[in-house]
Amino acid sequence: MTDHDTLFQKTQHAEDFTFDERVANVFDDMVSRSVPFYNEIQRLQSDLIVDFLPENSAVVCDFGCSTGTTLEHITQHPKCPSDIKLIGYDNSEAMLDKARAKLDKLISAQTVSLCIADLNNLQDLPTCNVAILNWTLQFVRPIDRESVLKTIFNALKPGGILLLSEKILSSDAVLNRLYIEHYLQYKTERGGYSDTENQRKREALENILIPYRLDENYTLLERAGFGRIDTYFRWFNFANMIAVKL
Ligand SMILES: C[S@@+](CC[C@H](N)C(=O)[O-])C[C@H]1O[C@@H](n2cnc3c(N)ncnc32)[C@H](O)[C@@H]1O
Ligand SMILES: O=C(O)C(=O)C[C@]1(C(=O)O)C=C[C@H](O)C=C1
Repeated sequence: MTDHDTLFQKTQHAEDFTFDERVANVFDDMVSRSVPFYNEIQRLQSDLIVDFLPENSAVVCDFGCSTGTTLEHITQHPKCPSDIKLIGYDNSEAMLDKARAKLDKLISAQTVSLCIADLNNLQDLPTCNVAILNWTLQFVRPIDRESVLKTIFNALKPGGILLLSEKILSSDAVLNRLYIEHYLQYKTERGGYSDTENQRKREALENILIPYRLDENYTLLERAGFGRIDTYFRWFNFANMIAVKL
């Protein structure tokens, strides 16, 4: 069970956001209160993912898997093939510890494996049908994003997909400000965070989470080689994209 997120109630001074043990301990609570429609997105993703899995020998890689929530959701889908292999990658040992606890049965059954790995240095990736990057590319330095996507593109089988979820900016400054205001209001009213907590987290994420516009993400995906790119879900400053390796 994850603890209730009170991280930014306690923080006294501005510190950069990191996925350390303190964040890992509260992450499931934090993410479900901070990403609008988080659970619904997990459901939509599992539906889309099984559409692209072969009956036999399906492989799914989740980059920035955190506590393993997405991997667990996929295995619970009624159409998930029984011999599927899922691999979760993350560069935070604290997050992977939580994932190990959540997925212990699936790990023992060799359905799931977890790897400590930095997205900037992905090596020996298996050939996969589906790759997932949920709210993770936004933490990679902009200069490195294209090469991360190329590495993932190269690991995918033709006909395979990448699901890319990101916090995004609007190209229109007025709308962008409005979306952010509505997001902060959402976190207060629905997430139960105070204005102070929101402000502190915003400062902690500055220069750490660097959002791109939707069109910039599309360009990155195209440059990496993907075709048939679409946004299957959007909520103000959050977007969920699908990209196919044709
Ligand atoms: C917002 S969380 C992702 C949430 C998760 N995908 C989900 O759906 O619940 C971002 C994750 O990416 C990981 N991460 C950030 N930068 C990374 C990097 N360079 N390489 C690998 N993992 C990274 C963090 O440790 C964290 O677990
Ligand atoms: O709380 C925010 O402002 C967020 O941006 C949420 C967000 C993300 O979108 O990646 C950032 C950090 C993690 O707590 C999980 C989600």
